[in-house]
Amino acid sequence: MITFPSCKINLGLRITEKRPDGFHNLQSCFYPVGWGDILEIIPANEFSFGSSGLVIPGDSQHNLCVKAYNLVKADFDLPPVQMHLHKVVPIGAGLGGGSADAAFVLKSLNGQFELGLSVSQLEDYARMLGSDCAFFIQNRPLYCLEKGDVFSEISVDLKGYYIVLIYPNLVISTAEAYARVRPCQPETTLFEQLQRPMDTWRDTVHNDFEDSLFPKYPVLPHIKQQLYDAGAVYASMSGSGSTVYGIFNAPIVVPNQFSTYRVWEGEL
Ligand SMILES: C[C@@](CO)(OP(=O)(O)O)[C@H](O)COP(=O)(O)OP(=O)(O)OC[C@H]1O[C@@H](n2ccc(N)nc2=O)[C@H](O)[C@@H]1O
Ligand SMILES: Nc1ncnc2c1ncn2[C@@H]1O[C@H](COP(=O)(O)OP(=O)(O)O)[C@@H](O)[C@H]1O
Repeated sequence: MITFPSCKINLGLRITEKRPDGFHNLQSCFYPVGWGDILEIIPANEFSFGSSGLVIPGDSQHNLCVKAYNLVKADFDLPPVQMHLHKVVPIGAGLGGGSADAAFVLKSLNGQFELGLSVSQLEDYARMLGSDCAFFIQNRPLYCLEKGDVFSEISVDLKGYYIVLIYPNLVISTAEAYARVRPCQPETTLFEQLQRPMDTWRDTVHNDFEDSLFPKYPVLPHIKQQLYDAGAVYASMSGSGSTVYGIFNAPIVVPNQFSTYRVWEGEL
């Protein structure tokens, strides 16, 4: 079976408090974007995992795809499979690409081997693999709370808008990004801010990671400004970076100054 694990952007990201378990509670809207990897899983005589495309740091036993398979195998009599991942989405980019791969492995195994797992059971497995992994089980716009793995409905529909993602070849560790943040409770919830028209978001919808990462990596605010200069209705860093995105009313000619970066553009 072949599937196409995609990625997400964060429409706003407020980090509200540090939890006793060391993680942080947050408010964010995760929104799916079509930039994706290619994942093939087929039955085989023995288990194997291979990858092509972008090089994934670490050995394959630590790949989230393998972890997802092993997690399910601990509870079900799964046959061996041959798994191949063609990696396209940049790594450590704030796009949740690795989490998407893991979630799609769970969904693919559930479908192929008729495990009968419900959406909520799949989300429980995904939560064990990473904070933003559970989102990719439903893979639709959701308002995310707590560690980013508790969901509620939000009516944000960006159909008809165009998005440009700029990855400036800069790997930012999620753990390091969280360690630099000072959590605080916002006066107005992100939920309320996102209900207002998109042309208000520039002044209201904020990614808290920008406060500590923009001074350290000046390329990031520079890209954000260039996206606004190119006509973006809203621009922001995604997650813990380093991808910066702009949302536009219509397709644009991506400015030349981004030619050394990895760029993806498409319809939302
Ligand atoms: C920041 C966000 C925002 O959407 O996305 P990315 O930028 O990574 O895509 C997510 O919270 C990333 O989720 P994910 O990448 O799954 O993180 P995990 O593997 O669970 O955790 C990596 C590390 O980040 C920190 N962490 C993560 C999530 C959270 N709510 N609080 C935290 O403090 C912890 O130090 C943890 O050890
Ligand atoms: N299949 C995978 N794809 C990407 N990264 C993976 C994968 N499996 C494990 N990882 C590890 O996860 C981390 C980055 O995860 P990723 O989801 O790409 O970043 P981010 O959460 O910033 O978008 C890296 O340390 C990487 O080695």
